[in-house]
Amino acid sequence: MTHADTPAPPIEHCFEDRDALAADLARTVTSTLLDGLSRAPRATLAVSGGSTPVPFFRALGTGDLPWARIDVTLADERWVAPDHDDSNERLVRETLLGGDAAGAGFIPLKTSAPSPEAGARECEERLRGLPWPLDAVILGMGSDGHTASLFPHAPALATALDPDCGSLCIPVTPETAPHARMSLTLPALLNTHRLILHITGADKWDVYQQALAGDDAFAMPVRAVLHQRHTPVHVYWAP
Ligand SMILES: O=C1O[C@H](COP(=O)(O)O)[C@@H](O)[C@H](O)[C@H]1O
Repeated sequence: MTHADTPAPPIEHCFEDRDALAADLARTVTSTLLDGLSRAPRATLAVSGGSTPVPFFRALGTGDLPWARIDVTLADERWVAPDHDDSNERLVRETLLGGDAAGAGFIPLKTSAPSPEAGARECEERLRGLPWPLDAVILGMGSDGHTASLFPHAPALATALDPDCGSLCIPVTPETAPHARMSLTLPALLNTHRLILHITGADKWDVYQQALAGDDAFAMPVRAVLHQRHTPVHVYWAP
């Protein structure tokens, strides 16, 4: 790796507690979306699921934004019904979009097809209808080093991490987690004005340090986000 190829280190934002993180991240994303709206009629935000983003979703959803001009989509989705307990769509609708933000557009990554493979074309078309680059992408990270639904050693991973894969989304069947998934690919996740990795807890900080210290993205796919030169990545962490 030459000096010119060396990725910039992630920009770290550390907080005393999760509420302080959620409030600050909500302010940053609000300002990023307003910047987007100063350039274009609509702004787009891609968010992750799981447990980490809930306080952030509640903080952002009560923020002062013209929600009718904002579209929200997902970094990844589990292939379950939209009212299933494990649905990322359900989580976003009940938290982020549960109050003032109910007027936002929502672009789901789950279709009525029986599998992500069967639904991939429709998802791809939905995503191609968005204005790229997206304004902001908020990623989470699992304790196995997955991000979005890019799971360690998943058969689809080589394609998903290929900058030239030509797809915005890809079906993934994790070997180590429940549910088949639809995930944005790495080039789609990086195609944003603001890229944020949101993690909490001492265990996730250790996983993040482990990811920074190595370069095998097939073992820890979050490394593909952390060790790239395309888009600066901001890491938000609280204990
Ligand atoms: O399965 C998933 O896990 C990650 C991390 O979730 P967390 O519960 O540890 O916060 C999440 O970012 C992803 O969107 C989700 O589908």
